[in-house]
Amino acid sequence: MINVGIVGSTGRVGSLLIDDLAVDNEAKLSACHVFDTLTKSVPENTVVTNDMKVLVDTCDVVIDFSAPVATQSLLEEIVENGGTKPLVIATTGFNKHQQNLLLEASKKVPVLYATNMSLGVAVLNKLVSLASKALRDFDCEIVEQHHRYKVDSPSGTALTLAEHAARARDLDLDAVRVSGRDGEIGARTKDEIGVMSLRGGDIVGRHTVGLYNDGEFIELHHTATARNTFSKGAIRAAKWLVNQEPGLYSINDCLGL
Ligand SMILES: NC(=O)C1=CN([C@@H]2O[C@H](COP(=O)(O)OP(=O)(O)OC[C@H]3O[C@@H](n4cnc5c(N)ncnc54)[C@H](OP(=O)(O)O)[C@@H]3O)[C@@H](O)[C@H]2O)C=CC1
Ligand SMILES: O=C(O)C1=N[C@H](C(=O)O)C[C@H](O)C1
Repeated sequence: MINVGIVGSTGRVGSLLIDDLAVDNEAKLSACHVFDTLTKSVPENTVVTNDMKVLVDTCDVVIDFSAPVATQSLLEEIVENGGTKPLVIATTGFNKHQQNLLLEASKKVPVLYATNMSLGVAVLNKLVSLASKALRDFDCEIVEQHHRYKVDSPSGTALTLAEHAARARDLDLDAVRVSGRDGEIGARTKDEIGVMSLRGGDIVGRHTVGLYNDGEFIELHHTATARNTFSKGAIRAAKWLVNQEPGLYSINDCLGL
């Protein structure tokens, strides 16, 4: 049995992880990190702690669906305090410092970072690379839609999709990304990649990558209709990651894509 520790255990996805692990045959919950209290019931003997060191010490692998500052303290536990457990990181919205910490942690332990744990989005990333390159003259625009509670924008998934689109055209995403248009800003430039966000209701997650030209366009859509797509994907990733060497892995590595 693989013992899993959760960071973000009181959250929307974290609480689904608890449910999924309760019925899994190969992995079980061993520890939950909380900031305050955990109201959800967990198996007897589960360690519930606000101490990252205790969390890391009482599991075989950590799954993190939390907030950038919380992930930061998890990464610091590995980089600065010698924690040794593999990390599945699903949190989005990191700043440069947090991205660097993730890289540093991956030199010490196996780290799988994926802005989207679904199989569908893993394949969509591939399709976007292919389409963006083959349709080099088409305008690329990405729209993401999420529930009203999402705090980061654009979504991590949309940024990853945009990264694939840009890289396929040898472009630097930071130089060509446009997230928001308002006022008399002029016509669209050839290389720009639009990444726009919509927030409302209970939308689990929808991403559309459009490639538009005169006379034709393609739109590639992915819709997550159930949030446990992400928790189940993360558990699949954790089972794979415990057998890997230190390094930074993507969801595609885990899925063999
Ligand atoms: N890669 C993927 O496939 C997916 C990634 N995500 C990402 O996972 C993250 C969590 O999503 P979701 O479960 O919807 O979010 P929630 O807001 O429901 O949960 C966030 C969790 O993080 C905890 N938390 C950690 N640190 C802090 C802090 N400093 N301040 C406040 N809360 C903190 C919260 O604890 P407390 O309750 O005590 O405040 C809570 O348990 C997001 O970054 C989201 O984008 C989401 C879905 C899929
Ligand atoms: O916050 C969410 O809900 C989600 N976040 C991830 C992201 O930012 O891409 C993945 C998924 O779309 C749901």
